[in-house]
Amino acid sequence: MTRDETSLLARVEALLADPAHARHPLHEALEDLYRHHLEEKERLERLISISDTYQRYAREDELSARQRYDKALKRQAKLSRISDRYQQLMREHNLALKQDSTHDPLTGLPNRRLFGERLKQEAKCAKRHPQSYTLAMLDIDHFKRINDRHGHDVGDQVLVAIAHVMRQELRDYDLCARWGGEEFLLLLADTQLEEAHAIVDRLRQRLSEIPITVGDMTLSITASAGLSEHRNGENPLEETLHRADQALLRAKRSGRDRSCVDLA
Ligand SMILES: Nc1nc2c(ncn2[C@@H]2O[C@H](COP(=O)(O)OP(=O)(O)OP(=O)(O)O)[C@@H](O)[C@H]2O)c(=O)[nH]1
Repeated sequence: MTRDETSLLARVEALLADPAHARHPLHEALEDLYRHHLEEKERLERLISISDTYQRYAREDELSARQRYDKALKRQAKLSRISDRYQQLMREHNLALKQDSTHDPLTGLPNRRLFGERLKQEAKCAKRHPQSYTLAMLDIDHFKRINDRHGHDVGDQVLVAIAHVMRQELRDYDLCARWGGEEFLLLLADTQLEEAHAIVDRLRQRLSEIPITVGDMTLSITASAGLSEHRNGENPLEETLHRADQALLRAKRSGRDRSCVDLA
């Protein structure tokens, strides 16, 4: 309320309270006007108060809505990070599972399953571009003696060293799998028997040069191998492999440390 208004109201109140003006013809009308003014003033103050309260709540609501929004954003970002990490873990887990299911844990070489898959691919390719490949079954000679004389751990180390040499010596498009204990199966892609024979003999030579140190002794190993070239229409995992096995048997029977080819 301004000072003018306050003093005007004070003057009116004084006039109305003065008994000398009680019977004045304007007394009643002035009194009505005075009360009406007071009521209007009160109503206006109430409205202002309601409006202030409303604005305060609106500001608070806006603030808390913004805080809720920020909080939700942060939670969303956190969930995205967790989800990304989870997906990354799943990818790593799946890769590890795939690696475990297709590779030998000791040597890291492909296992039978991967070899079988690769042979199927080879068969598909052969339909489009007929080409020859050779299978070679390679077996370490008298491996049991190494285990018996020097222990299983030394045997394991020899297997790991053999796998290392295989990886070094073979071409990228060949495949060497650990087929069993000390048996390895080689797929020599796009290679006929004669060439494969030379490759396998070079590989056997490298294997015999692996220095195996046990205490102050140095041992060496030899290997025998049997080879067969895949024939058109032949089931590789049954017929071709069987012929390679037979050739390996001949290599073992005729004194080991050699390779035999299947010519049947
Ligand atoms: N250290 C080790 N030895 C293994 C593993 N798998 C198989 N062996 C051993 O390999 C040996 C294979 O022995 P045999 O099948 O008699 O063959 P070999 O002594 O190599 O004789 P030939 O093949 O006839 O020359 C066994 O003593 C098995 O215990 C392995 O993962 N680690």
